[in-house]
Amino acid sequence: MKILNVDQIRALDESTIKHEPIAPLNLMERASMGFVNWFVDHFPATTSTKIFCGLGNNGGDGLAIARLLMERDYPVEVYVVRYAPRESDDFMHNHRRLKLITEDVKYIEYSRDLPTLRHNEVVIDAILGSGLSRPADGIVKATIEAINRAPATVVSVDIASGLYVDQPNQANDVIIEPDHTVSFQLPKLAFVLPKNGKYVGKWHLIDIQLHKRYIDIAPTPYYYTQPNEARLLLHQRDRYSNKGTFGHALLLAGSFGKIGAAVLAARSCLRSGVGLLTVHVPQCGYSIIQASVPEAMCESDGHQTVLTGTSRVGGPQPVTYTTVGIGPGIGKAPETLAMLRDLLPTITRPMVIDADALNLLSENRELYSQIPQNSILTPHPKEFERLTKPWQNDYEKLDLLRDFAKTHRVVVVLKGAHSAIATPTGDVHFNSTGNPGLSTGGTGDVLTGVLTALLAQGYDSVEAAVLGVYAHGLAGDVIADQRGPIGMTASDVIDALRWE
Ligand SMILES: NC(=O)C1=CN([C@@H]2O[C@H](COP(=O)(O)OP(=O)(O)OC[C@H]3O[C@@H](n4cnc5c(N)ncnc54)[C@H](O)[C@@H]3O)[C@@H](O)[C@H]2O)[C@@H](O)CC1
Ligand SMILES: Nc1ncnc2c1ncn2[C@@H]1O[C@H](COP(=O)(O)OP(=O)(O)O)[C@@H](O)[C@H]1O
Ligand SMILES: [K+]
Repeated sequence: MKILNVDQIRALDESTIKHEPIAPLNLMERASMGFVNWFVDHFPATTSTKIFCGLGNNGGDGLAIARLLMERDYPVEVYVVRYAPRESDDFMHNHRRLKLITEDVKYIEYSRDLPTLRHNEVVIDAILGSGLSRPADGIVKATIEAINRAPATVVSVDIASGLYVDQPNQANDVIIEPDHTVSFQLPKLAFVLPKNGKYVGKWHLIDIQLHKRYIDIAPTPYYYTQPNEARLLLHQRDRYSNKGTFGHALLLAGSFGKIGAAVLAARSCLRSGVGLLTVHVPQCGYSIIQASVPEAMCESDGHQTVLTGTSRVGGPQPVTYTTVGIGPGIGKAPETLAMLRDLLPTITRPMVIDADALNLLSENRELYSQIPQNSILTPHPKEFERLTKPWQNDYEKLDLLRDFAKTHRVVVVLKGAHSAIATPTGDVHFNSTGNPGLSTGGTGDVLTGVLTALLAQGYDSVEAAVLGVYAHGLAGDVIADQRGPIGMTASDVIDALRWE
């Protein structure tokens, strides 16, 4: 699913109006009806509801929503925040329609006009939408602050008032902090950026049948992975396949005290369909791997506690493997760096690079040019900062991410809520699955195993990253549904992986 910028969103509305065709007012009615259908599914008709409307089309939505909820007998109070002398045409039209069914529309010009908000009420925020062009100030700012202070449940229409759709806010901007954002048709970039979490809440999309052809041809680097899109990436297995069909992966993982990382990556690699797996670990990990992952072959490093790349059989020969995954639990010993140095030039196919392998790269940036093209790098934000440089805000981080992927022709999975997968062509796919239960040690190692398995099976790197990250998050969601997110372990995630 595409994520469009604010100008494209406006053009999409206009394209819908022109091509469907539909009158702007009827499109607003459709959007408001969609919102109301969502609202009645979530809040009973006894819910005391206060709707705050601005003077633009977001406010117009708010007035239409007020009328539609009143028709359904919700106890609704309407407040218009009068911050400017002029209203939009569709606001005025909906204002007239609302006045036909109630005289009781209140106006907020000064702070003293603000109502008291209680915990058992719902506030609908329709003050400012995608037309935001400057920080909220004056009475708009006072209203937003009052809503944020209140114990009421807050639902924003389209986007929280004060939040920009696709550009950074300043640190002191005043922005609604909603429990829910109910938006239209497509996600907005602001919704998937971690620092905006409290300005978005849970977000929901309402299909208002905007012009499909416009969406199909609109250029954008930003995508949001939908379940059907992820499922389409899945390779079907040939009935006459054998284990050779699904590749032979080599995992280089573990060091003394962190052999668990190798175990997790190995298990998830097997659970993700690899044909054959060899795990190369320091000597201290040999028996552990053999006993805990019997399906994998194990190769013992020449060193007792860290990876050096040497072994009794001459060390790992990456050329003989379909794919190499490196990083979980390896530490940053000088011998391990030397191994990485030797290894990179010998690998010709895309590999997976994670954790301390990334940290070693960031401390030895001359190695960047040795990373095999189309490899998948899986940094969390701190690792990504080490690979690049600090950023001021999520938008700057996104630019760094796209630049890095393009410059080094790699796929970068920047992990976190809505993990961002940047491709060598500069596109970014935001993941839609996962939950805070995954914020626990070892889940990143599991992801490395998953991605290594997919590359071994012949998935293209971008497809492997999009599908693997989606499936990993979905496994977390399945567990959270069954027993809640707290206490989830990385091993649980491996068990919950499903490829169907
Ligand atoms: N165009 C359409 O066909 C549709 C639009 N919809 C709604 O329309 C909204 C966009 O409407 P608008 O473009 O009128 O935008 P807004 O409703 O966000 O209002 C923009 C107006 O507020 C002013 N403004 C911007 N920042 C301000 C600030 N900080 N303080 C005070 N005033 C400020 C602008 O100068 C402009 O006059 C969407 O968010 C959505 O809710 C929906 O009804 C769906 C259909
Ligand atoms: N709040 C969250 N929502 C969704 N996914 C999350 C969240 N927190 C962490 N994750 C996922 O969990 C994994 C954590 O990986 P990482 O930080 O490398 O942990 P570790 O190094 O302990 O294995 C990543 O895939 C990340 O996207
Ligand atoms: K709003």
